Amino acid sequence: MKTLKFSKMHGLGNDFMVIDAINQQVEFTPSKVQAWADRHFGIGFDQLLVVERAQQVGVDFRYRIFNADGSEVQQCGNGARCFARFVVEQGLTDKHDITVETASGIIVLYVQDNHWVRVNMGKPNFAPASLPFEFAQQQAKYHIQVADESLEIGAVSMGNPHAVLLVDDIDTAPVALLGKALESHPLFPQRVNVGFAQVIDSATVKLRVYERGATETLACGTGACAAMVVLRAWQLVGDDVRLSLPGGDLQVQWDGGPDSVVWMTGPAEMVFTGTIADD
Ligand SMILES: N[C@@H](CCC[C@H](N)C(=O)O)C(=O)O
Repeated sequence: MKTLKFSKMHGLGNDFMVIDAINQQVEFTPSKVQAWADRHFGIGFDQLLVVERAQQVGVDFRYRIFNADGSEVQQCGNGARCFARFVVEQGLTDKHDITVETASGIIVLYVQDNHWVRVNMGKPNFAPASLPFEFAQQQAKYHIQVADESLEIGAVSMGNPHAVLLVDDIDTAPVALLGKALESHPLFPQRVNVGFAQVIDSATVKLRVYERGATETLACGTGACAAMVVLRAWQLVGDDVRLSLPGGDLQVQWDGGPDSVVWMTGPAEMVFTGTIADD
């Protein structure tokens, strides 16, 4: 029987199965990923992270991301931090500044002494085509009809697509209802992650995210970056914001400049390692 070694990790409760595909031969199919992701019959996770050799010269690694529903996606902020801690702890690198190819480009990760990781998440892209989002013109706010409600949303790509809306009370926000309806709204042909944000003050935001392909998670790193840049563009927050998610806090910085990148800092935790049959 062929077996596969894996690690179970999380970033603020957004949990991952992480596989070293440099030293192991693995093939991925949507049904295999769904079976591993199952919380009753499998390992259970929001996303699968796969560590591979870089394809470009001068880049340290490549990492691929699969949602629990088996779909392969472009970016994952909490996953990026766990990926960085994984490659350091598995001895795959002795660097603490790590470059990695993702499906949406190269990002840079800095592993800090306390196991926190600071990530250069690149520039946000507000062009509707970048999500894609079927609006001809880029706007600060879009009005769309969702589940019999007219909603005002922001839309941005952080490498992956995000819609962001304001709520008065994060605890009673209809995250499951509107998240599900927006995730597969026809204006988002590749579906979308949906962030519900309550602004506490210019440096503090409460956030819940209904993730494409994974339903509501305890935290979403790209979702935190997306919410911060949309709220910064709406002039509701400053350049340095703490985002409080159900699983804990992330710090996100962006100064709003056209060439400015987004910085995200937060923890990455190892839970356990194991082996699973892979026939
Ligand atoms: N949990 C992630 C995002 C994972 C991918 C997302 N669900 C998508 O489909 O784009 C994060 O921390 O950013």
